[in-house]
Amino acid sequence: MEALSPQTLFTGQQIIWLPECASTNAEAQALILKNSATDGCTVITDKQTAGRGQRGNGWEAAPGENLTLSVIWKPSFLAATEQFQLSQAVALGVLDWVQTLLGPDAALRVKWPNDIFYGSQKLGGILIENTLSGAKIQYTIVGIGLNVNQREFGAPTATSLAGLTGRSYALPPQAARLLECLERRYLQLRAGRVSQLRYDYLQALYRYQERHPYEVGGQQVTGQIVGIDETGRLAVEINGQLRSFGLQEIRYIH
Ligand SMILES: O=C(O)CCCC[C@@H]1SC[C@@H]2NC(=O)N[C@@H]21
Repeated sequence: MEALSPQTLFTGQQIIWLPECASTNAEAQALILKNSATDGCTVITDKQTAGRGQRGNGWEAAPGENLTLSVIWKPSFLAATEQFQLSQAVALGVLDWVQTLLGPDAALRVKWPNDIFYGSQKLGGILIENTLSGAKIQYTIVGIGLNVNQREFGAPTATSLAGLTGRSYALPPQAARLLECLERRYLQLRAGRVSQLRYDYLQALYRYQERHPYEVGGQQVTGQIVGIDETGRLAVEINGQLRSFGLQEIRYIH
């Protein structure tokens, strides 16, 4: 795979900052449909009225307090079967950025497939939506919601950077830093450094090699995450048996 020089970073990438929209992922999708999406083009908003989350859930965030954005990439070098490599790169890019604010020893983890956790509290979520062209990925929309300055949450399982540090953060410079961190990991992926990304992802994986309760097929089981396969399925050892799960097939029990 080609090696990329730093000049290939998306410097000067198009950033569209909207006061309000339904969903930045939906806005990104509209740009793609109009053929106006450049590689690295980013939509950011202060307020989403119909934010989308994983598993068909919604995504809510206090207006003007958090980072809510979608980056469009054109990863035509990836086969459709390699979509999980994007998940890994994106989660690590977000983690790299959070680490610049909380320090390298902060208890940051990626909860499979790509929730950003501090301890057992969620700091942010990622929703990646891909458009395929035959067996290749044509466009990817990387939707990221990060709790930055919001202090109040409906559940104790969520937190924010401000909640953790007691500081508040100006959003535009943080958005720029986050995009840089994402680009760095994306370039790593483009340069074919897949094993490094995989290694870093497993190092950061929440509850990796620990025994915890999960819900599988409506039953509570105790299992130990032992790995992730090439397609991103979670490998869990349950009662001495190795089993593999997709996103809809297993739930974490807190
Ligand atoms: O944890 C999740 O369920 C994923 C949440 C992803 C939310 C982000 S906010 C920006 C982008 N636009 C959306 O509609 N969703 C993603």
